[in-house]
Order: sequence, then structure tokens, then C-alpha cells
Amino acid sequence: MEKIEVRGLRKIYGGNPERAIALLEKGQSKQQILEETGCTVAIQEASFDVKAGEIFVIMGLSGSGKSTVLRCLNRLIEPSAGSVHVDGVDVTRADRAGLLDVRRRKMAMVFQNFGLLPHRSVIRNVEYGLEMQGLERRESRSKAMQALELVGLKGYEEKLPHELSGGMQQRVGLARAIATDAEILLMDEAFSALDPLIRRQMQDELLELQSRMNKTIVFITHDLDEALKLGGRIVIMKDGRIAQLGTPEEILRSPADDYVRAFVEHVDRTKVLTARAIMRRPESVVHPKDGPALAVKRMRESGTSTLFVTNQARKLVGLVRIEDTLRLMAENKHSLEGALVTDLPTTSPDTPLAKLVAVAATTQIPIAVVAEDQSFLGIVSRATLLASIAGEQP
Ligand SMILES: Nc1ncnc2c1ncn2[C@@H]1O[C@H](COP(=O)(O)OP(=O)(O)OP(=O)(O)O)[C@@H](O)[C@H]1O
Repeated sequence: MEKIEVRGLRKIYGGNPERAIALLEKGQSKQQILEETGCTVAIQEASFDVKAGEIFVIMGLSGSGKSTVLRCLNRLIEPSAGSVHVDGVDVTRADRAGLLDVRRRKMAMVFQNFGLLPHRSVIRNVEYGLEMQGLERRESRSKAMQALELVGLKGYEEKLPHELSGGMQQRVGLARAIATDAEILLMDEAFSALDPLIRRQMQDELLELQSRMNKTIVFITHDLDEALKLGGRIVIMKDGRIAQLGTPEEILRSPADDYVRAFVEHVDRTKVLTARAIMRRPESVVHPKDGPALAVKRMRESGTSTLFVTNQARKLVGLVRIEDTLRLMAENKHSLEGALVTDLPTTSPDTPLAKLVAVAATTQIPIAVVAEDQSFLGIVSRATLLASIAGEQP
């Protein structure tokens, strides 16, 4: 089961949503519908799932419907049609009590303008959501302290919001959301009001925090770099519709249409694409105890002059080159052990291409991609690397 399931979501602002929806179904455009009915179509149709534990980014230009989608998830905005299920429960059918429960316990929001209460101290701001949950004073104090510590604001408990910098105020907003123990965080342009440097810092901190908290985060931004950096998956919205949904790599490598292509055109792919996205599985590998004749056969079959060598546990132990293999044959050797090259360039699947370039610059051998336990995942050749940097499909 997905954490959040959105199906056929629509939102029409204005007095005659039924008529607007009827016209939408006839294929009329947002503009035509506005002229004919005076209604604004904010979401034409959106269906997507958010998985537990992911950072799901909704991105798009101003007016594309991002905030409306986010607010339909907890019904701060009432959808005109469609359904939203959270943990299998239909939020769109929840009664008032059910809805309050969803807002207080399941989902916490972090806003662009921090949404802090100006006359309450930092800690009292963080406690606010807990008071709403009806928590006892002592318990809410201890939870609020923990959350402040988590976002690096220990020692600032008694300050007022205006005594803090923008970045720190947003940390208070984040702490308030985290303190509620809500499994889902809804973040609406949460870092957009911050200076670029602080903004990047907050992005790093969010990623670091998330690796420890494992919340489900729906994050809205109009900034593509931010989306690519934070998003496990990204939805790109255009005119109230989903233009594309995919991982950053999928979106960069195969934009769904000209709109998305224009969006991603200027992105520095070497910072976003990783070894995982461009590696290919080795067509064949040999084991150290295999004979040179088998290695030569495999090289012929796969049209290469080098072969990776793995042990029984599929861990990479080295590589053999054709010239060394032939030497072993000439010397009548029965295993490859005497010709293993073991100091191979290796990399983790999460290495961005920018760093792979540095590795490739120091070697003629293809780069081996290995997991943390050294199991062999794939190969990145120079040709593949160059093609990917140039934006070609290798
Ligand atoms: N309360 C409202 N009443 C009428 N129209 C609205 C209302 N809120 C939003 N809209 C319209 O709905 C459309 C989608 O707005 P929405 O705020 O969801 O977009 P957005 O992508 O979040 O934009 P931004 O990044 O500027 O916040 C826009 O055309 C907007 O003008």
C-alpha cells in the first residue's frame, strides 16, 4: 500500500465547478473555461502515489497548481473531484473529526513564510502543534526540546522568532512539524524565502535529517535544482496537469515532452546523473579459478579485451586483460590467478558523473561500480560516460 494515493484529483475555483468540469471533459482549455464560466481550473487532473519514506517533489512554474495539489492532500483546500487516500483511508470522505486527526497527527505542514507565532518563544512555537494534539505540558516540552536539538537550535529555546535569522526561523518551522511525530511532512516552498547559500545548507540538512527520520515528505518547489537535489521522485506540473512523474534521472534522460525538455535543458547533468543511471551490467564475468581458455572464449563472445573477475560471492576481485590471458595460455596455466589486475578503479552507484570524470581521467580501464560490500554491480566505460555528459542516450 502506498502512503498517499491520489486519484483523479481536480480543483476548480469559482462558482460553477460542475460546468467547468463538463467543459474540461469535452477537451476545452483552461483559458476557454475561464472565459465561458469565470472559473479557474487549478488542477485539471492529477493521479499519483507517494511511497512511504520518500521525498516526493512537486515542481512547476508559478500558477501550475502545486500549492493547490498540496493543500488538497489535507483538505486545506476542498478538491472538486477525485480522491486522496492516506494509509488507505479516504481523506476526501473524512468527517470533521477525522480530518482534524489527519491534520494534527498524520500530516504536518512547513510553510514558506515559516508560519511562526511572533509573540511566542521558539520553544512555545514548537510546542504549539503538540498542544493541539492535547499533549500534557511536560511531555510536549520534552518532545519540543528533542525536535529543536534535531534541527540544531538547542540554546535558542527562549528567543522570539524575530531574533533569529531566516534560516533559523525555518528550522523552528521544521522542528514544529517534526515534533508532532506526523509521518508525513508537507513542505510548501519551504526554503524559497532563504538566501541561496542558506537555502542549499537547509537542503543538505533536510536530506541528512531525512536519512535519520525516514518521514514521507511532499515538497513543493519551483526551483529545478532544488527538485533534482531533494526529490527521490519528481512530478512536473504544467497548467494543472502532470507533465511527467519520474526520478531525477528519468526526467533528465528522457523528458516526456518539449515542455519538460525545455525545463531540464540547462541543468548540469553531471551533478544529477549518477553511476547507477549509466552503468551497464557486465555481459560476462569469470572466476579466479577459471582457465584462460574460458576467459578468451568469453572475451570473444562479448567483444571485449578485458573481463571482470568475481569470486563465488559475486564480489569483485579484479580484472584480466587479453594479453595476460594469452600469456597464461602460452604458459599452460590452468587458472587466471596469476594474471589478475587487482587495483581497479571502483566507484559507488551513487557517485555523480562529475566525480566519475575525475576517476576516468586517471585510468584506461572501465570503472567498476560496486556496492558497499564490494559486490559487483556494473561497468561504466569512458564512451558511456562521455555520451551521458553530452546528453546522448548511450
Ligand atoms: N483561492 C483561489 N481562488 C481563485 N483562484 C485561485 C486560488 N488559488 C489559486 N488559484 C489559481 O489556481 C491556479 C493554481 O494556483 P496554485 O497556487 O496552486 O499554483 P502554484 O503552482 O502553487 O503557484 P505559485 O508557485 O505561484 O504558488 C492559478 O491559476 C491560481 O491563480
